[in-house]
Amino acid sequence: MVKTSKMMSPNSPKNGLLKVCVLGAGSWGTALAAHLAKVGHHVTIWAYEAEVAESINQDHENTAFLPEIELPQNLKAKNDLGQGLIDADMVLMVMPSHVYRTVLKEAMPHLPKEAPLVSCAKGIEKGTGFTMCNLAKDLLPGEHHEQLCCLSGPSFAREVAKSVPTAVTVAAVDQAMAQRVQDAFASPWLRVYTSTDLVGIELGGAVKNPLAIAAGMCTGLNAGHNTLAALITRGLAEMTRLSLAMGGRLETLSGLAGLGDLVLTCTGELSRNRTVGVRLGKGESISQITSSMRMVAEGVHNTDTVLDLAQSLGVEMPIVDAVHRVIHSKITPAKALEELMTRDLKPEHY
Ligand SMILES: NC(=O)c1ccc[n+]([C@@H]2O[C@H](COP(=O)([O-])OP(=O)(O)OC[C@H]3O[C@@H](n4cnc5c(N)ncnc54)[C@H](O)[C@@H]3O)[C@@H](O)[C@H]2O)c1
Ligand SMILES: O=P(O)(O)OC[C@H](O)CO
Repeated sequence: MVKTSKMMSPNSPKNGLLKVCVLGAGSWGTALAAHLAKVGHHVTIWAYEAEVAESINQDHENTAFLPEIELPQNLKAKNDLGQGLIDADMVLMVMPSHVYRTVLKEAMPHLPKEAPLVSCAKGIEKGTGFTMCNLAKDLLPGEHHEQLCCLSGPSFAREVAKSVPTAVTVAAVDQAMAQRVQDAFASPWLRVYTSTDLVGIELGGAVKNPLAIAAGMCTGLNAGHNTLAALITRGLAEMTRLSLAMGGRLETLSGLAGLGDLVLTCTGELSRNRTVGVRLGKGESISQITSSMRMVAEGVHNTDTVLDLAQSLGVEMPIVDAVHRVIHSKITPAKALEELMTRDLKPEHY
């Protein structure tokens, strides 16, 4: 049973309790909002769907996106985007990448100055190739740019909502800004590290999505543990190549937001992306799969956006390319695996 009382600890917020606004009441926004409310912050969550706001306020449950988790009584939901943002000390942006720009544009006039603006989504924008923080930089006036942070790492929403011990990383160009977010989130069940490699942290979270689909396909095809270990390792090499080309740091990708999230989503049954891959591997079509899901598997769209970005930078990503061709029904999962196994032989490097 999830405890809903305020819990203070040696790791409780050093800078006091904050007024927090969470944009997006999908499973991740709801889990993060519940976590912050349990820590003791005053949290308002904005839900796109009126019935989701109602379900959180009346039943203390998000039946649409995080069912069967009791939410803290002090978590308040709104369906009006401006309301929760007024005077917020910290804003979380937890919209899926395909609606991120639209929602942020609507929120823009209400955004607080100086408060951390924490991006928690994992994707690349279609058409621009922007990470979510670069999208925000493109949209928001310069005065907001130093407020931008990214929180990422191996973190299934359902487990965070159940206070399962979890570790994540928060990145900002300014270390002090990242530390403010670290202090606000830290608890005995959520350990938060900081980083100043914003692009590396964002790239890890975005690229693991198509790789988790690939891992799921291997499982759906009944390939073995050897195959999965090879996929994770060579997937990490692809992720590292792209991140370095974007200016990310090598060590970031062996951390929580790189290898950590890759291992979680390539092996964990709670991963939506991996589930899409398993079903593809078992022979279902992508339209059959997506039409049966209300939640978003970012990899379905982000396979194309990650590949476009890689191609624009001249970075080779054979696994992501194979997933792209399966999603677009150009090859079968079995053929994709065969092609990856019979590529030109070469030395091992990233
Ligand atoms: N769920 C997780 O475990 C988890 C963990 C870490 C990061 N993330 C990332 O968080 C982001 C949000 O994903 P999620 O899992 O919370 O979402 P979700 O799949 O649980 O829910 C979909 C969300 O999209 C919103 N939505 C749908 N259409 C919309 C529209 N037209 N305008 C505005 N909002 C709309 C819904 O209201 C809902 O909040 C993604 O980038 C995801 O990769 C998710
Ligand atoms: O369910 P997935 O595949 O979107 O993964 C959720 C989180 O990103 C895991 O860290």
